[in-house]
Amino acid sequence: MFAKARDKGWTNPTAVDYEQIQRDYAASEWHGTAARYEWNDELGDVAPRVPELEQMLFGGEFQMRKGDHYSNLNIEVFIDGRERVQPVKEFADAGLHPVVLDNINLVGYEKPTPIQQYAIPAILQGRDVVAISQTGSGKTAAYMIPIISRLMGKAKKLCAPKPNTFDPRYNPQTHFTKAEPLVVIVVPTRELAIQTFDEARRFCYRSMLRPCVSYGGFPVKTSIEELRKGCDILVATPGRLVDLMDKPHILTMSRVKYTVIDEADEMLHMDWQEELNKIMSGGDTNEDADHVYMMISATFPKGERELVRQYLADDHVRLRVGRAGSSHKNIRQDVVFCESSAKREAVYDLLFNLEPARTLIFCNSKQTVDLLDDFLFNRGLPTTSIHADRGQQVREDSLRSFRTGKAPILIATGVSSRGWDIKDVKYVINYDLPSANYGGIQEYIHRIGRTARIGHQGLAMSFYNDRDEAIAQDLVNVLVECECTVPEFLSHLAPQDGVINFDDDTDEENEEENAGANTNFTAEAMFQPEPAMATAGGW
Ligand SMILES: Nc1ncnc2c1ncn2[C@@H]1O[C@H](COP(=O)(O)OP(=O)(O)OP(=O)(O)O)[C@@H](O)[C@H]1O
Repeated sequence: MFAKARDKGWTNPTAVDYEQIQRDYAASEWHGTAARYEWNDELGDVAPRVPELEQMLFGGEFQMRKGDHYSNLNIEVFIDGRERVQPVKEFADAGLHPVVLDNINLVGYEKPTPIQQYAIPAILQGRDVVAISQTGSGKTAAYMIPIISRLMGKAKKLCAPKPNTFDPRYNPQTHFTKAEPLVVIVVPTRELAIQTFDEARRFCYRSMLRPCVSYGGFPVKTSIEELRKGCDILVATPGRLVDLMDKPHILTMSRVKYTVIDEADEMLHMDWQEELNKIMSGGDTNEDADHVYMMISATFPKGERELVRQYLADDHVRLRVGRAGSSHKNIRQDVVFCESSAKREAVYDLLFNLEPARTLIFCNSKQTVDLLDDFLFNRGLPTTSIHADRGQQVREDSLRSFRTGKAPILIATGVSSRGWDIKDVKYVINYDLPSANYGGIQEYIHRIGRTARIGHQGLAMSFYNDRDEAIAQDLVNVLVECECTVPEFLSHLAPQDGVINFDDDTDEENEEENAGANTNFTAEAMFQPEPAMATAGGW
């Protein structure tokens, strides 16, 4: 059985001792302690390069590069707001700080993606923004580039003093400060916090801005040690952030100029309401008019979109690429009928029918993840797995094994996967389709969006059976919208006239909004360029 997997081209499975990993994990291995550009007070305005760090931040072979199929993606951008936003077609024309432009070059971005073409100028104008765009379309850089650029020129004036770690007399026991971030980025999962922190490390390279990350599972002591060296940009999960906000000697929010809520529809969910309220206006949060708020996601059900208004300024800009919650044509979506009892053998066969490549398999329960991991591993396949019951060290280790290709098959519960940006994920398999009560079609869109990112192509295969009826209509709508084949057993749900009825279409929302809006603004004035739709060029 092992030989069969080798003959097919799968690498050898590597046994993992979870307890050992937890015991042996050194403080230096926590991703939150990863190297970042450290500012030396002796420096003038132009900070020197640090080749080893540059290699570490930008030279990684596992860093994603734009694929060849970007033109298949939706480039219609809908803008809704009181003032005009002129898109930027080139990074060089956006008025960005020269060091940010250098960093964009180092990271290998040639042109802004559609959402970036509009979000960058809107954020540079200092507006509150809601940005909705498909998975893998560069939303992180869309907010990070303009924020960092705006702060970089004024960093000496705005940043809180921090200890000079280059001073030979520097002693972390006696030289420390409290964290006074200018930017707070809130993300719902630990792994996404780490990934967003990496992006911040890249764009803050050669600047005075020092990024930090804090998330559940990252030891509080180690996290505080990092914060005490100074923190201008804080990436955090909501629970950990709220805990830190209760420790004013560690963290103050009084300087915050930008609060970004990534995966905002998830964060606007009832489960997070207490945390979100506190983050948006609790503690000593800076409530001056210069505090800008942003909400970002690929999916944004109508109910959550309406809640946005509670938190953002009346004149906020709404940017949307395509339909909120849509997927795109670079993902081939297949749905096959499979009874629950046949799934294990079916997934095993599938892994032999596909060319070996990074594959993500989603299950709905931790127990199914564990059982499937054992089953495939014992048949010689290089699997690893991740779910919420695993210690944080084990979670980081599994994801690293998957990212580096040591274990190219990752089995996961869906909830943790939002936002993961992993190079060369070719296949996503929904061993279980998301249940309608737990994320439903939004969760489906996020799961399949782990493949075919930024102009690459990929395959999403889903096992369907009678238990999945609740999601069937939404699933068929997405298949039709993305021009994928609707399987025979679901064909009765396909629209006869080809017109799909998405019941949370944004245009309806606009009508309501316009009806209740300040009469100074006509419907036309709220949409630009006329008629409400612009086309982002150059991709
Ligand atoms: N202008 C660009 N050119 C090339 N690559 C880019 C560009 N902007 C972003 N990327 C890369 O595209 C990948 C996807 O970006 P990102 O993770 O921000 O997507 P996203 O829209 O937030 O997706 P999701 O909704 O799944 O979180 C990243 O690897 C990022 O580095």
